[in-house]
Amino acid sequence: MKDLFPDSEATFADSIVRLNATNPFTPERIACERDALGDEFDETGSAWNTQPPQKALHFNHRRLTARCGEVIERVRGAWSTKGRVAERDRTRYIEMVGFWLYQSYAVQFDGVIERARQGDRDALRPGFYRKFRAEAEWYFGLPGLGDDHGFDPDHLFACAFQIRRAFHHVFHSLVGGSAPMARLRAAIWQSIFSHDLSRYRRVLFNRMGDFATLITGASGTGKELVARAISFSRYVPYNPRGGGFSESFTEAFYALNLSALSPTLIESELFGHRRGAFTGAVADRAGWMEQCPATGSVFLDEIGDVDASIQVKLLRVLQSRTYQRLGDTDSREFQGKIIAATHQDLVGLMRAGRFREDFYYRLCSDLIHTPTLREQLDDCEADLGIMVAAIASRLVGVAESADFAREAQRWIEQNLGPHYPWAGNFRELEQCMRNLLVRATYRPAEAMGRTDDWLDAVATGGLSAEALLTHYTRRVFALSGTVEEASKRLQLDRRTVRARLPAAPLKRGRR
Ligand SMILES: Nc1ncnc2c1ncn2[C@@H]1O[C@H](COP(=O)(O)OP(=O)(O)OP(=O)(O)O)[C@@H](O)[C@H]1O
Repeated sequence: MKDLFPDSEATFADSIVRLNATNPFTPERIACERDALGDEFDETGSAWNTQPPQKALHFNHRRLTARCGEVIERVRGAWSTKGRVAERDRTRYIEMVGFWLYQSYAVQFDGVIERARQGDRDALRPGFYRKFRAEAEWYFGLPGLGDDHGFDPDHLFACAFQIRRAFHHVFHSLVGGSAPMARLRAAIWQSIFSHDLSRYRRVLFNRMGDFATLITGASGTGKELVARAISFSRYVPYNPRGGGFSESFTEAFYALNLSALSPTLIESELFGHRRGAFTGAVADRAGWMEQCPATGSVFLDEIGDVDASIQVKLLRVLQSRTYQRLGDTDSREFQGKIIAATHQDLVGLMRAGRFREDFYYRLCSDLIHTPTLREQLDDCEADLGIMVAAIASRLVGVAESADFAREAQRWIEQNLGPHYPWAGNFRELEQCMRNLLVRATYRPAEAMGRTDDWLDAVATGGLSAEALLTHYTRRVFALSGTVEEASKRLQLDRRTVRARLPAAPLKRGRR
């Protein structure tokens, strides 16, 4: 068997193999691109994976794609007519063609995503499919490559579209370029594609729905956004003779907040009911488990609050995919994926006997944790400006956003300071900006409503003087952002202020 890749091309091909296997949201991915391109690598703006996708292909990707195109064309010409190709060369060729196909159509897929998001269903039957198919057949229709599912052009088309959708949804939802945010994006990617993209393409693509995803993190850190990004990036098959991409990827997300509803209502919403199952059930009704297609997801928010009887029923869905409508004896099958979220400590709840152990272990086969806003800003101060700009354009439109973002950022810097804890996370930042827009000021106490039990205790005379001073010191520190400023406001010396703060803010205050 002769070598299909001379040394210089083999090195390049091996770096593409490595690159394909590297999570695109990690810094290692950029290092792979640097290795592959050597002197041709352009450092300017090279960290494309911390920014939303651009309209044109990134310079480094254009170079990589062109080089792959030259190599695969040559290797195809030299391919053994009997299919006798060394395993290593086979892998190199397959990975390079995969990379080349995906990059060559990335910008056109972006157009499909944009149009589909605006409700244009025709976009889901893209005209460039024929050319994609012809090219996939040209490069993969070689002796010895086999005709397993991995090379089916329709499947490759669906995978390429899915990868592009994943980029869009991850960036569209989650603003920020800090290391904790990069880790979150990388975790979302794994949740969608697993850690091995080529195994995913071969066998996992239609099995990821079998693994529930559990998202944990403080309130307001974007858990629902993560759930949406995962759901909207699920595999959707392509059917060239039918309607193209069979379901619109923007529709199949069914979210239910479990803390807001009674157990009967939760059951009825999720599983549906038969007429007469309870007072008010005047007709048969299909629940969300029934309505959700194989490509969709049911999102169970605040899973830590769910009643034990429903935990048992959900466990059954996770184990056997079956459930019954309320008041019915027929078993039905759930086709989609379960995504759950909580801000609570489920392990603690489990130890306290309030959360079933078997349910917990079934839920956490894929665990994602969302970082707090403070963790992100501690890593990358500049993110505040990026987030403020993103919220400003949502609130006042792109044309007016720059001025308002500047005003808001100045106000935050002057009044809250660089170490403000942002206890309500991104949601609090949004609220702060809405207040600034309407009233030109923001009073953080309003965002802390739920943590203000101590104020109720003050009203009823139920707090000791010591506890009152501690709570008040912490409140003033939250408002002022630094120990120095808090001690001025409180007219106390800095040591006394520090002694009343919890360990984490203390560290921030000292810097
Ligand atoms: N990283 C982020 N980038 C952009 N927007 C964000 C981000 N994180 C949160 N948001 C926004 O903050 C608000 C709260 O997000 P979301 O509801 O997803 O939080 P959550 O963690 O599910 O909160 P809860 O636990 O209270 O349900 C939403 O308006 C969301 O759009």
